[in-house]
Amino acid sequence: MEQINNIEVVPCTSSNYMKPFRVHYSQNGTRKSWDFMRTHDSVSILIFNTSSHCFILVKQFRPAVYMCEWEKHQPAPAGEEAGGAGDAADAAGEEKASGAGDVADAEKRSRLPPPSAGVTYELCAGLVDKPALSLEEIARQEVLEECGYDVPVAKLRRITSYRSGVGVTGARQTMFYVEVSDEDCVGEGGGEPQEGELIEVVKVPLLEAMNFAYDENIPKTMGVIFSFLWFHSNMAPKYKISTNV
Ligand SMILES: Nc1ncnc2c1ncn2[C@@H]1O[C@H](COP(=O)(O)OP(=O)(O)O[C@H]2O[C@H](CO)[C@@H](O)[C@H](O)[C@H]2O)[C@@H](O)[C@H]1O
Ligand SMILES: [Mg+2]
Repeated sequence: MEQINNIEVVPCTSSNYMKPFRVHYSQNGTRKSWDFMRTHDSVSILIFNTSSHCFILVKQFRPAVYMCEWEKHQPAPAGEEAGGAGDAADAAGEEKASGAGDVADAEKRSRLPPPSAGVTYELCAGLVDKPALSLEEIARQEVLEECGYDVPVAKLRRITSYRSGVGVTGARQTMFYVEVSDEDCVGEGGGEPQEGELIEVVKVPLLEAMNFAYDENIPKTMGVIFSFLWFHSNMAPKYKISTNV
């Protein structure tokens, strides 16, 4: 599906997506500190297609996930920190001709995990980075851009909101549910190419959803698992689904 190479890891000195800080504070008289990251809040949407009785998910390459696997593939030379930027440059060098020959090239390539190691199944989701729009409006846009379904804002039902990462970011994610039909499908989705998004739309049949949720060989977010369970306790009766959850 993907081809990933030329990896280069550099320090992140400024970003539109996150800013690291350290806060010093006193808790019950004890002086403490904590490192945290400012990031955007987000929305995610559980989409159920009532024509085909399938959930509509997205599948995409996530660099942060890939890099966790990549670090595991790197040798840890004595005295050097494993997974440092130097190793990244080495791995990235695979396309430059290496005088040392094919053996060295092959060894470097073998240090790269397969691209599939960074691909995850997720709910359709997006960052809350447009102050003029409501959460529902942002969710509606993501459903259209990523999955190709045009639905009115009024059809979005808020499920709940929660903190998506309490250790480092503390950002809030708000989850919605929307029912779509094949008639609402106006495009292929796939994300905004200008933003570099490369998203595959995936259908998970309702009857396979619980096996999908608990299959650890299928890399996925917590949002997928939680929302499938939510559907089973709140929506399944409406669709007369008997489940063995
Ligand atoms: N760290 C980063 N570095 C570089 N470019 C970046 C970036 N983060 C976003 N971008 C850019 O911004 C675009 C916007 O993406 P979305 O608004 O769809 O959010 P995303 O789905 O990545 O995160 C949503 O889905 C994931 C998975 O559920 C949640 O973790 C998250 O909170 C939620 O907003 C990306 O395609 C990319 O171009
Ligand atoms: Mg997204």
